[in-house]
Amino acid sequence: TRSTRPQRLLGAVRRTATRGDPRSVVRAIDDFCRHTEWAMNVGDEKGTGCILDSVVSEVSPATVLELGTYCGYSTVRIATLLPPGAKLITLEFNPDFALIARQVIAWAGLEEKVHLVEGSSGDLIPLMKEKFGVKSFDLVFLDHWKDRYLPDTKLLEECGLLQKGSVLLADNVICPGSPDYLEYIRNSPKYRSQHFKSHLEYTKVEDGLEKSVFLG
Ligand SMILES: O=C(c1ccccc1)c1ccc(O)c(O)c1[N+](=O)[O-]
Ligand SMILES: [Mg+2]
Repeated sequence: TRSTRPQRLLGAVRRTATRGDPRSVVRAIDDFCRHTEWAMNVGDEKGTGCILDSVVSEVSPATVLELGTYCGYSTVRIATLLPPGAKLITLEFNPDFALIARQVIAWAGLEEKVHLVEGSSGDLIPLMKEKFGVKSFDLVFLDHWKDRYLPDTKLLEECGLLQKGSVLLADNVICPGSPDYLEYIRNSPKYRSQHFKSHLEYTKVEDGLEKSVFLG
């Protein structure tokens, strides 16, 4: 049977990236997606350009939650920039994506920093404290189903997983878009938000990320 896109992306990583070299894994996926086959990775413009990399470096988080692993591209991007001892928990609902992502993360040599958990964010977020020993998240990267951004943000608040200064960074707030999330986060007194205009990965379509600091 025909391979899947994530399988072809993993093949490109194995063929062109150096084991244990996260930057070469990121470059291999960007090249594959730009020249061979588009895939929904946050990409090099929203990634390197400045935003994702600069927010991670600026926050220098000890605990990160990523919602939506897909093939592990942003997982590798973020994990490479984490300070020693920092942990990234990434949640993926789709078992096929999770299987590929584990292999991409392993190829980058980042297994120690990353804990990939399969399941739905709605089910797993309430378990973060008791099962994963998380007190709160310094950074949350929202990149999963766009209609889950708002309910999961409210769930993070209710579960006491955000503290003063916690940063939420949401991909695709313009395309495909998450209008209810934007409406909530921009009008809530509990957050200070900033929009970073960009483009849908590997295209010229308007997109952007929304960075929101939890004020407690
Ligand atoms: O939803 C899509 C999508 C919708 C339709 C077709 C392909 C992808 C998408 C597009 C760009 C993204 O950066 C992204 O994270 C997603 N996603 O699924 O989470
Ligand atoms: Mg995205």
